[in-house]
Amino acid sequence: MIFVLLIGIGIMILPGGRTGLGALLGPTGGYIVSWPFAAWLIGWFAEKAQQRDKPVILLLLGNLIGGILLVYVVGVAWLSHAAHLTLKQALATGAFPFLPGDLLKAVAAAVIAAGVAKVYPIDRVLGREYDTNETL
Ligand SMILES: O=C(O)CCCC[C@@H]1SC[C@@H]2NC(=O)N[C@@H]21
Repeated sequence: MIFVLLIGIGIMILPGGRTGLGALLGPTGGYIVSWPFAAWLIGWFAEKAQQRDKPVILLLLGNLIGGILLVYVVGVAWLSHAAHLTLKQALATGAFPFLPGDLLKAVAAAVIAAGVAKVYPIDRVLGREYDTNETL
C-alpha cells in the first residue's frame, strides 16, 4: 500500500522513473493497484499456514491466488482497457511472457517462507504470544 501511495504522490520508484497518477492510470496501472490487495491475500494465507504441519502448501496457494491470479486478472483487464488491446493481445503481452518466471518465484518464495517460519515463527515477528518452551 505504501508503495502505491508513494507512486501516487510522485516518488520515482518504478522502472524508467514513471510515477504519479499517470503511472497508476497507465497501461500497467492495474498490476500496481492490485499489489496491496495481493499482499493482503498472501498475508492471510500465511497466517493460516502457520497453524498447519505443512505450511508450504498454503503459502504456495497464497502466492498463486494472491500473487499471480489476482494480479494478472486485474492487470490484464486494465491493460486491455487502457491500451485498447483485445483480451488475447493483453494476455499475449501482459501475462504469458511472465507466467513461467512468476510461477517459479511463487514456488521459491513459498519454500523459503516455510523455512524461515520454522526457525522464526510469524507470531514472534509480530510480537504476539510466543511459546519460548517450544523446541525446534
Ligand atoms: O512497472 C510497472 O508499471 C508495473 C509493471 C507490472 C509488471 C507485471 S506484474 C505481473 C507480471 N509479472 C511480471 O514480472 N511483470 C508483469
